[in-house]
Amino acid sequence: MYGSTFGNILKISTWGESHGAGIGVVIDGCPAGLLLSAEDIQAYLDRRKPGQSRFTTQRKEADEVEILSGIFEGKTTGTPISLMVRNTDQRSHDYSEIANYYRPGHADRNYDIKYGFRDYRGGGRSSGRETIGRVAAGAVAAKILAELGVEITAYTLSIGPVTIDKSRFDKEEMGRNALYMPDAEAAKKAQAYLEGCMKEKNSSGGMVECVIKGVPAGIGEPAFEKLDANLAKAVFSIGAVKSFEVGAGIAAASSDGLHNNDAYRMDEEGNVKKKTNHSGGITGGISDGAPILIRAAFKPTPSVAAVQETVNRQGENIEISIKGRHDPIIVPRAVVVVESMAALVVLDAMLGSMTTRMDAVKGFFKNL
Ligand SMILES: Cc1cc2nc3c(=O)[nH]c(=O)nc-3n(C[C@H](O)[C@H](O)[C@H](O)COP(=O)(O)O)c2cc1C
Ligand SMILES: C=C(O[C@@H]1CC(C(=O)O)=C[C@@H](OP(=O)(O)O)[C@H]1O)C(=O)O
Repeated sequence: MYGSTFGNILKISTWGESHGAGIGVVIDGCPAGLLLSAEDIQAYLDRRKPGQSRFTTQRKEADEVEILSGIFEGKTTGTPISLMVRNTDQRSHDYSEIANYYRPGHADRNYDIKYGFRDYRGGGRSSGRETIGRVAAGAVAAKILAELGVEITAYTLSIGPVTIDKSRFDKEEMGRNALYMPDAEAAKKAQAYLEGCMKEKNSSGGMVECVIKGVPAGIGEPAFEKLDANLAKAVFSIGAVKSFEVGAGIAAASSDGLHNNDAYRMDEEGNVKKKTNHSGGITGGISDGAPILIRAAFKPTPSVAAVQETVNRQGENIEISIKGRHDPIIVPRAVVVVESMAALVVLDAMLGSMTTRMDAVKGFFKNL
């Protein structure tokens, strides 16, 4: 099985299963000399961990990070950084039935087809718990990006039929409600909607939006390393993501050239500015200096407790009611996962851009 490593210069390899001993990440390519503490990483993991509210899985995990390597006297040494979180509340017996049937919407059947057998305790490697490694690595990338003047903010854009009203956007509100929604009124409506889903032992989908500010123009490469293409792959690799958009996204398909183009104008200081940002800060795979705007749609959590039709490994039609502790909505916990994947892609692209021109390359060696 390959596919657990991501990135070009800053590479991450995530490892671990939902009901194994632990989950983690190895980060290769982090520059030496970055001040980095367990608290920096924990702050990100705490935004992702289960049990944060009644709208998340009730599995009780502290998700406490252990730093195994790569940091000495509070600073990165440049060697691989290995981070791990131990699993402590697996309750694998809830999954003994799942061993013999396939949950609709989950990866069970495809893992069996592909590998011949699977770790059926929880989602195994396909569990949302795999995202712990991404978030731990994302915290490191975000810390480097902050020193380069790049700020990334993700939030819940919608849950079921409830979408935030951007005119009421309040960043502080995200920390006040359980759904990471930057609009108090929308959060209230979304909570009521979720209560209804939960009463029916059902789940909801929703969308995450992410804004990346401070990325200089010129980041990203043509063809196969386009910045938007790499963001798409990064975000699509998160479990349950079913669509990715940049800028106007899907709406561009029903627009026309005159409205969709972002007109260039000179500002009073003699800089080129765009009147609009339908491109979402990226054209030709290269950043243009405007905020980068991406969105991801998450499907409703597949493991629901209501009765569903499926088949078992003996090829019989059966009806099931799934046990286990599942998220009634994935989106609020996925906000920081999207933010982390965006941080990893943007940092990797910025590090890659250091080789773009001779003067930059010569400047680097002159300063050594
Ligand atoms: C943060 C996070 C939490 C998740 N929580 C659950 C969950 O509690 N129950 C569940 O069945 N799926 C959950 N999922 C979704 C499944 O992992 C995912 O749907 C499954 O691996 C199948 O992959 P696909 O939906 O990308 O095709 C979660 C995903 C993420 C990213
Ligand atoms: C515990 C977490 O979420 C889990 C994500 C998940 C899944 O199938 O994705 C299924 C549930 O856990 P298990 O693997 O035990 O069935 C969730 O509780 C977590 O993300 O930390």
